[in-house]
Amino acid sequence: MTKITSLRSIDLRFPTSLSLDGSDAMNPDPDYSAAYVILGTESEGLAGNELEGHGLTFTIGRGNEICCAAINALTHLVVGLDLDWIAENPGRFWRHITSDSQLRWIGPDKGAMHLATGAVVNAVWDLLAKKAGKPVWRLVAEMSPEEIVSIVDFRYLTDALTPEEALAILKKADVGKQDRIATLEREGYPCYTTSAGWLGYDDEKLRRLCHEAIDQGFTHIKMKVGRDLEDDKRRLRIVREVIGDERFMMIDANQVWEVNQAIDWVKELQPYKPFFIEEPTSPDDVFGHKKIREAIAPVKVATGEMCQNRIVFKQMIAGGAIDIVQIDSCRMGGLNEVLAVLLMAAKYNLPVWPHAGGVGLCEYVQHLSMIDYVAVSGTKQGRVIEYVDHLHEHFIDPCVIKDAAYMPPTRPGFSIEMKPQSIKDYTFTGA
Ligand SMILES: C[C@H](O)[C@@H](O)CC(=O)C(=O)O
Ligand SMILES: [Mg+2]
Repeated sequence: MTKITSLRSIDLRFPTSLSLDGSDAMNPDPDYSAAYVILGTESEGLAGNELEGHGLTFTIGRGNEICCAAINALTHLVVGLDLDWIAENPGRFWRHITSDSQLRWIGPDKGAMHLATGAVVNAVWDLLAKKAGKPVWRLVAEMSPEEIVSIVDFRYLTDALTPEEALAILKKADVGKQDRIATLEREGYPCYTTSAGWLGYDDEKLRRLCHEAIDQGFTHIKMKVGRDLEDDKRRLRIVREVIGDERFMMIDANQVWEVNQAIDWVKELQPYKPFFIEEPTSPDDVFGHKKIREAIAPVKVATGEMCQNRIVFKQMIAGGAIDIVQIDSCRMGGLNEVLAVLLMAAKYNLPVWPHAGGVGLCEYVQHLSMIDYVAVSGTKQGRVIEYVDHLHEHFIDPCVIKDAAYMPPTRPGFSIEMKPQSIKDYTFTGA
């Protein structure tokens, strides 16, 4: 028996705004930050060698302390739980942690409480995987279809996806799993880069980074847009000059536009052949996304990094509002809720391209796409994971990119544990 005996949150902030890494039209000066959580455990017969579960949720600086407070508020729901009880029915655990009747009032399923849920739930998955001696992707991907269904809480989803439909999707994908694991180990999972495209970078740096991206084998590059139309045209022209017509360029407006403005702006950028526009408007505006999508085809619409929960995703996916599903690992309530979205995307035949622009997000999302490939959609076709080349040096098990593909993690856990020295150096003191 392994019991969770403690929960500790830590406010970590990295000064990325100094170099404008991560900058976009809505967020010009992000300091990539993590509301970090460590779960302590005690196991029979393991005194002095207890497992720790690590997790984080991502913010861009101010407000990180609010997420830490929200993580602390979950203590009574987590401390005292037995890992076997969680593993027996992970969906029951998820319902338990999201159903505190008083905390729910300041959600439900949204805002700082839900970000905190993501951190804690993923820390529990880190523990489960460490206990099983497997990386999270392999732990979940190798489960039976019935076990995977038990991870999801289907509350508010059954009009679009029932447990029976989910089981059928998983049973179909159960065939050929071992071959896909072997493929993953050989080839990895392809990724695209956003590292060249931050809005704060000047033209010379943009050009140089696009050249470097091509040299590294990237075939997809994402650019930030939306601050100034003439700037966008000039920057996209540079990118097309460097990457040619055969590679993909995607654009991301980070929610700055009105719906009609998004349609007009994207049409102006259409000569540069963007593959998709990401977050053209408010992440809550399902009808707005649908209207944009219908108006700008063949340019596709992508969203999800600020989609607050599976219920909004349900509307985006089942309502025909988006072409590409951009799950985030810790904006929703962690792996359990992400799995619900992977299953809905599979049912409605939409590709999942996870969001990873942040600290630790690349480390997290590689596991999610690998689960999707091996156990849910069964394909990597037409899908790439985002990659940003920042802050990986702080992780004990950083993601490994080879020929523009994420190589599958082999170390037990969720790859999210940070080095003790980094935790010490970047703990925010308020100064
Ligand atoms: C503030 C973040 O860097 C954001 O720009 C990331 C993002 O939108 C993405 O990676 O996509
Ligand atoms: Mg984005």
